[in-house]
Amino acid sequence: MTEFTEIPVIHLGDRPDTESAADFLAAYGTTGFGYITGHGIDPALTEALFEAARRFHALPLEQKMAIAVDRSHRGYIPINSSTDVNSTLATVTKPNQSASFMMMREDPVAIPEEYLSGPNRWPDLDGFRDVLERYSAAMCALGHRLTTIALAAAGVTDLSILSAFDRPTVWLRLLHYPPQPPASPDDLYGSAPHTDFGCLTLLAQDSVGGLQVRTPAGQWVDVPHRPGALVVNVGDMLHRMSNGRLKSTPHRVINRSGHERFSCPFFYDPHVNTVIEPLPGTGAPKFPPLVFGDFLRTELEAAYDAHKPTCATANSP
Ligand SMILES: O=C(O)CCC(=O)C(=O)O
Ligand SMILES: [Fe+2]
Repeated sequence: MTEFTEIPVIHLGDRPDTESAADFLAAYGTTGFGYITGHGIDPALTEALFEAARRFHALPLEQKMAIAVDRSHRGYIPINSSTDVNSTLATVTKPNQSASFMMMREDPVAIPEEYLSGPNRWPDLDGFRDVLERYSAAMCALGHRLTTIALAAAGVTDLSILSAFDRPTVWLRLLHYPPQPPASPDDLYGSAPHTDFGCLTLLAQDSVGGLQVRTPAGQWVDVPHRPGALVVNVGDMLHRMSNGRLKSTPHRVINRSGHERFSCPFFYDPHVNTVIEPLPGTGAPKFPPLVFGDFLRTELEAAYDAHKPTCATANSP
């Protein structure tokens, strides 16, 4: 396994995707993380998103709790309500020191047989929904382009898996990390060490810092803000689909900056009914097949209070 000390930069721009694929493999075959530049997302849209995030988190708690996260994983996730107990990367006993708003695909009416289908839970904030929907649409297009590049990078020869992204599973999360006391315990995290569940994560972050990724030797490398760039990483499902060629790298957030931190990850994943398995062209399979929705259910039930099998669904229909 290749050790690394910094996060590589991959420029998209107008280059043919085949050219970007070579850079993508160099970055994601080792670090699993990269800064993507030339991605085409309007900086004014990203700025508007952060503004929406600040306005949302400044609302009174009871207004946010009125749209508390439901079983379809949409709405407000308060601080101290998720713990990464499934983590094999650290002994995690304390809940994450962050709160967030979660938007997913808008299904006006929940489809009962589809895990995590449902409408979003919107706060009463002027212009909020419009900004999030525009940002999500732009990120879907970028997510699709990056997925195509990732499949080429992994050497996938049959692209029929792309139909699993016709109705993708998408998550736009507006995270707020309050400052942690400088003397807070070592096992208190804004986000405990974890790998991401899905395929690709496209993260916009403010300039406060606190995100770190783990090298194969166990060192933690900072991922500072890089103006105009998105931090993109590979998740567990793309790791499996690429038969391990693309890495799903552990990362964490500790916010000891003394300032509040905002970040907006966008997760671009296939439909929940997709069978995830090593794809043609990636060699003899090293992973058994699994259904994405089954995997997600296990992870969400373990980590989130709102998904515990015994938890009453106070806000669900
Ligand atoms: O806030 C960050 O920088 C990272 C968040 C993260 O890792 C996640 O939500 O999966
Ligand atoms: Fe993550």
